[in-house]
Amino acid sequence: MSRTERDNWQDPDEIARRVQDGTLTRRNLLKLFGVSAASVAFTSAATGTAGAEGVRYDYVVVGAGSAGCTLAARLLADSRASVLLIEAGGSNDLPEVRDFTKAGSLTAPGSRLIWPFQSEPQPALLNQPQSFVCGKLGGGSSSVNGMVWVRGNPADYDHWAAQGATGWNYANVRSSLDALTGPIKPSSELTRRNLLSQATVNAAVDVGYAYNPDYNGATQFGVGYTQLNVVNQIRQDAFTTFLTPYLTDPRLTIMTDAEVARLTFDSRKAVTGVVIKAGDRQFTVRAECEVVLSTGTINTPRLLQLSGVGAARDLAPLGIPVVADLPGVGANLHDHLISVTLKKLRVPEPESHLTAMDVNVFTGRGRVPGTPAYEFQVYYTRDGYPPYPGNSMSVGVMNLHPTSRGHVKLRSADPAVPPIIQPNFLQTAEDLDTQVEGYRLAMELINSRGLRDWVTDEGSLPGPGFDTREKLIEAVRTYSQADFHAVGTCRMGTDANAVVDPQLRVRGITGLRLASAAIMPSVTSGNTNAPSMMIGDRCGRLILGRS
Ligand SMILES: Cc1cc2nc3c(=O)[nH]c(=O)nc-3n(C[C@H](O)[C@H](O)[C@H](O)COP(=O)(O)OP(=O)(O)OC[C@H]3O[C@@H](n4cnc5c(N)ncnc54)[C@H](O)[C@@H]3O)c2cc1C
Repeated sequence: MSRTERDNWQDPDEIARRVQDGTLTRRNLLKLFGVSAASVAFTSAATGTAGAEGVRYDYVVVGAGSAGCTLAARLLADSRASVLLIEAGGSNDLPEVRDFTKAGSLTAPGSRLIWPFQSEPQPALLNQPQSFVCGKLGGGSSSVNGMVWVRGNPADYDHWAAQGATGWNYANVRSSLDALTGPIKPSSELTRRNLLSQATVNAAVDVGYAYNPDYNGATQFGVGYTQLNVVNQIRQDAFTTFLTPYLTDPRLTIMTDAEVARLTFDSRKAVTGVVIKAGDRQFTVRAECEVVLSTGTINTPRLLQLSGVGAARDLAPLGIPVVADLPGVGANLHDHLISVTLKKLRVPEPESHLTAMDVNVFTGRGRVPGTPAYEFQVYYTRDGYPPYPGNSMSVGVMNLHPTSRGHVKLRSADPAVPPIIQPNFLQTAEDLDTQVEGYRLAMELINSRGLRDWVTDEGSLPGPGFDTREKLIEAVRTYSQADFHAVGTCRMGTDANAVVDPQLRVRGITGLRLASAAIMPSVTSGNTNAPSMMIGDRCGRLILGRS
């Protein structure tokens, strides 16, 4: 590497651009500076290449996922602070993470890139447990997700504020949402290329949905090509997108393969440390200013409960000493349920058809005034996965505003035992009615005239005769899955069951904030990656007093 070439790489924006467009991998970036990954930002705690033990950091952020990465980036950008970012998983600098077409394989059973969480069997879904997997690597779930980019409806955030999340209405969160797109470049360039996608959009317009070229723009309603956070066919995960400019900044230390087992507190309920388990080592690090948990919807209540912060009535029987009796920890779990109708394609799609989630429809009157009731995700499946055959197209429908609420609770005081995840899907009559009505609309679209030349009834799911309410309920119970948009288990608000206040500070504890999908009072109208990234960025601004 010549001196001049190296000088060209002193511009963080240029580095970020080159990593994002795939012309520079992170490993090569570090080589460029003549250093190994372990000696710059990364500390692989498991192999003990370097110790953060004994070193003090201004901020300790636990979890390098969607929110943790935007939070760390905001703290580094807007202050002189030092940040330790602790991640239970390993690096995301992997070809299968970068290649956006490999998303499906990343969450397959046995993958080392996920927390393989499963819910309790769901009585409303033929007693099937549901997948609640989430990413366990740099970038968290943004490194394994489907990359569908949806900001949410402005009315969702106004609704948060109305529920007690003062200062989180759309006017307040907008600057953090806008700040994401700049580094992230959501685009429908790939999805609009495919003839099947074009036929689907036309069919939806024929059915009566207005064409909407940008559901993240002036209005969310209508049918449009799915926007993906993919550039040059490379995933734009939170780690690569937001932290690349800081990888050689000495103020940032990233500790991978390091799971925080619990937090420690003094007698005045101030956080004193973060106990880290890495391989067979266990050690504690401290923050000069604050600790923030960005550990996501399942692991955040779990970690708090393991540390004695949760409902005293649940912790006491497990022998966990109670630090703060916060009954809201782990409550309010909810997720979108996606109900799928499918048809086999008459002719296989050409290899040039690269995308899966091609078309989105937002429609209906949501129970939050101003929001849609439903999101349809229309996707093409080249390879089958039970019970869905390959070479098919599906219309999946989500009720965007479910009313059923569940919980995350410890099964045991042993941190190695997975928690109880009880989402209570379709527990309310309203949720069942809304889902069934959405399913009827999804079937109307997949059976519509505009798709007849593309699909065949042979092998369709559900089969023929599913036209009565009873049969539609049967189909919903059979062909629905959790859609990986779990939120709400450490709800923000001001009432007795809120876990964090609108500044994201854990109530009754000093020096501890939460920033992840766990703090959402209610799920937004769409996929949850962008809203989670927004929460991280806004948390950084709140900490620095710049909101
Ligand atoms: C398979 C899948 C597909 C999805 N598809 C989409 C999509 O297409 N579009 C969309 O918008 N959203 C999608 N989502 C949802 C979206 O990705 C998540 O809502 C969002 O990433 C959540 O961000 P988060 O910061 O709350 O948590 P995460 O991104 O999950 O980050 C949490 C991080 O904390 C780490 N961690 C947890 N516990 C500990 C601990 N004790 N110690 C150290 N580290 C810890 C985890 O390893 C992880 O890296 C999908 C999610 C999944 C799982």
